[in-house]
Amino acid sequence: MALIELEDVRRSFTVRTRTGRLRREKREVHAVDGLTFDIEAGACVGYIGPNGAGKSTTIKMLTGILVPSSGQLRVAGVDPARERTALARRIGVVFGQRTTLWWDLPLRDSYELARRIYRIPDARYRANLDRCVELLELGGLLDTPVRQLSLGQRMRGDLAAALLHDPQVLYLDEPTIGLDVVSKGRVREFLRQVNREQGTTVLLTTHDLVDIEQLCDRVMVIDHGRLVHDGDLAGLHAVGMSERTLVVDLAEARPPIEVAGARVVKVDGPRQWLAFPAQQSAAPVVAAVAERYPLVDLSVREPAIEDVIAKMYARVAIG
Ligand SMILES: Nc1ncnc2c1ncn2[C@@H]1O[C@H](COP(=O)(O)OP(=O)(O)OP(=O)(O)O)[C@@H](O)[C@H]1O
Repeated sequence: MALIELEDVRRSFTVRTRTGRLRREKREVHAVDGLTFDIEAGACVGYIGPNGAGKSTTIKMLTGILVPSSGQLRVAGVDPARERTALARRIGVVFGQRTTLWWDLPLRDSYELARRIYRIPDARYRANLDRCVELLELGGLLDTPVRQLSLGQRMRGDLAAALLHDPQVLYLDEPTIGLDVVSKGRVREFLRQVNREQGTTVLLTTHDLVDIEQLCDRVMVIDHGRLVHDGDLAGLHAVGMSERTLVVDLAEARPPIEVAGARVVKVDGPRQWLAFPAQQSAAPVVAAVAERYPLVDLSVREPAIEDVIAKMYARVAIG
């Protein structure tokens, strides 16, 4: 069953730009330009694209904040802009850059407010809160005012707030932005549980391809308001021929090393950068380097979403 349905959805904005000292010109920006897609109940879908591609505009229409200029849109059986109250009970929203929690209140009070706003029955509220507190390790933080929480703690607090009313759909906008590696891991693990065990449908906007790799079985790429890819991440990497980079710190400076399946793209003293196809595991390349050269440290860098999309276009232009 499709839980989110879009049929030729468009949204334009009229912007006025200055063209001279006194002259202003009206221009139409097609932020979303004919989107058609379905998302099945229980799916976890990545929604990515370069800056200004139309992601936020899409999410705003899906949450009923913006009305489409034209087209049909349904979320969990309702028209978002017309039935905002009914929709609010069925969706949860988390913005990585903003909080929905009350800044000066302890976490516990924000949750209590959510309980009243959504009229969550007591037993359900208690069960959901207990589960979130346990999985997100919020136990010691419930009485702390939100402004005193670290970014990672606040994000975990926001996730719990978005899920107390058992939404069918969870929209996440950059949920791991600015978090350290450990906090990112915790947030991803929690989201995986929410999606796989609770069956919550997740739509995730992110600039971090690792979020997509670890959580989503489908990724949609939007650019200039249009869908330019809909498939799995490996498919996206394959179309874009994108590459990940293994950065190795050798015990000593050397000329470019030779490793099967990867090529050295940069050398700086004992540090070398090796590119390899993004859809392949880093493990064989790491093993091949470690077998032949003494290593001090290593890390893997994901391609930037902008690069993947640029390569995808270059490929289409050549092909
Ligand atoms: N309220 C508005 N008024 C005028 N133009 C707008 C408005 N909202 C968005 N736009 C324009 O619509 C286009 C799409 O913007 P949108 O915020 O949806 O992109 P995005 O993919 O979310 O970008 P980012 O990754 O930077 O958040 C951009 O050209 C933007 O300038």
